[in-house]
Amino acid sequence: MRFIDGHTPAHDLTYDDVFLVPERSDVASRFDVDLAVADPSGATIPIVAANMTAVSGRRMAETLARRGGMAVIPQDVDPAAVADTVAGVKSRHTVWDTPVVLNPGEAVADALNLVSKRAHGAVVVADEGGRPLGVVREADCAGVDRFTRLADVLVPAVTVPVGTEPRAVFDALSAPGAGDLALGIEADGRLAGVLTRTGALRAEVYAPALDADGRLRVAAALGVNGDVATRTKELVAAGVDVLVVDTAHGHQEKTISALRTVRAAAPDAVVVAGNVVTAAGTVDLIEAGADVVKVGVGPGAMCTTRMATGVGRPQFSAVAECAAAARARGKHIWADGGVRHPRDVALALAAGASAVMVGSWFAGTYESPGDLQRDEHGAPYKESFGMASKRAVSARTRTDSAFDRARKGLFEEGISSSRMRLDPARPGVEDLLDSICAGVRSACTYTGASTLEEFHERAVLGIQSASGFAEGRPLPTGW
Ligand SMILES: NC(=O)C1=CN([C@@H]2O[C@H](COP(=O)(O)OP(=O)(O)OC[C@H]3O[C@@H](n4cnc5c(N)ncnc54)[C@H](OP(=O)(O)O)[C@@H]3O)[C@@H](O)[C@H]2O)C=CC1
Ligand SMILES: Nc1nc2c(ncn2[C@@H]2O[C@H](COP(=O)(O)O)[C@@H](O)[C@H]2O)c(=O)[nH]1
Ligand SMILES: [K+]
Repeated sequence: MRFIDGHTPAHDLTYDDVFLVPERSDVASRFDVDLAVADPSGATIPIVAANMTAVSGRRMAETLARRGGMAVIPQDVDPAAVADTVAGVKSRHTVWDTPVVLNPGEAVADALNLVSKRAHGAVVVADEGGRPLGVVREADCAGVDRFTRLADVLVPAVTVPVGTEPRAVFDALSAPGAGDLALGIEADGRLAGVLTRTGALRAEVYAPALDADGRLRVAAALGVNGDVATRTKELVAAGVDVLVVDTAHGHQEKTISALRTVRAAAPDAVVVAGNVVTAAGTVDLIEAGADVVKVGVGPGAMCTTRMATGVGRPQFSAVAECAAAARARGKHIWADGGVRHPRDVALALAAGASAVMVGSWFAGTYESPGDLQRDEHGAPYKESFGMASKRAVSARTRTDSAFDRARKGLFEEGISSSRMRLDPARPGVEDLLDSICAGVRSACTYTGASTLEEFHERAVLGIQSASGFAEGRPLPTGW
């Protein structure tokens, strides 16, 4: 990565401050770009969902891993629940999606309560043996009494053997009157999963992030306090693929010593640690055992650290400096926080990150753990909150004494309640992945790169004014 002549940064920069310059390219197609990730996380696209309670749960983890990304289960989840989540993710089919399944005796009200848990907009009705009888969508319930049994409203759906190639499923769903959901059936007639037409397309375009046994991958975070060695062993025993040592201030003795403990307790694990924003912090975490360093202090959408303390660093410069330090040692960094557009992901990768963490943006999707809510205009949203907010801190310290909780409560550095709207055009996290991956593939071809490593090597950046950034924004309503 370099800046165009004359564009030498006089101060630190964030994503909005920079742009990529198009270069002569011999990459003929955006599909010729390989998005493989250089770090040892096992991800096949450079996207990780942040370790935030409002973002990463079981549903987010399975959905992202099926497309090659990964979710990090937050440190606040108790070990038994982490083990349960990991087992759940690893039991999921790597191609077919997991539907909500109800029995024919349940009511329309039950289906309507649960249908928004899935981007595919339907529940499957199955008999007691797990054999599907049909599907129910919101539209099928219009004008129907809420106590009506699902047996009376279900509609048939296309069924295919679960071994059917996704491309053939796509074709089956393209036939007139086929509906928009195919049910994959095991040899004994039980339901294995569902695929939409878009899901079938995605199954051909993305490669799932799989462990050595061919199961979906998942990461989990742990804090720096308490019995770090035991927690590390519990996470490894639960089958967690990537450990994330998580604290606001990664460049402190406590984090370094916790990281050494993690490394000693799990010598072969892939370990990520943070957060830092300097080369010195990156080097110290690498020397203490990190494979990947998490970079970002203060850019997060739920984060009040910079306002509360003045501490942090504009994220583009933080990523560029830390990535250079990590790369010089054969290690990697994840750019964590402040990503709101596909361009931010492209710029973080150009700056040298091996993957990019996304938090609040993914909170506003069907797959985040929160319940779907509607604002005063009926627009769907989910609640998001910071992991250093009063809400998260009081949940994390619930077993401490009242005095200790009150003392800890003095150091809030996050928003407790914010609304993340579901984008009507991209309400599911896979819709966001599609737009991010398309943006990154396209950025690579504009730069003449066919891999993310080449992208970083070839990227030429310029610095822009606020009006330069504004010029790049679409103006859907004219001016
Ligand atoms: N990326 C970012 O910009 C930020 C992220 N976060 C997120 O919030 C969550 C909570 O993190 P965290 O606050 O580290 O909580 P934790 O309670 O998990 O751990 C922090 C530990 O470090 C000590 N510490 C020393 N200095 C600091 C400092 N300046 N800020 C925070 N802790 C400090 C704390 O002691 P004591 O409490 O006694 O001071 C505590 O023992 C994490 O998920 C973290 O990633 C939070 C803030 C910024
Ligand atoms: N200072 C705080 N930072 C926080 C808090 N909760 C999360 N975070 C950080 O933000 C990123 C995600 O950023 P986003 O812009 O994609 O939402 C996350 O990974 C943390 O590093 C918080 O309460 N305070
Ligand atoms: K912020």
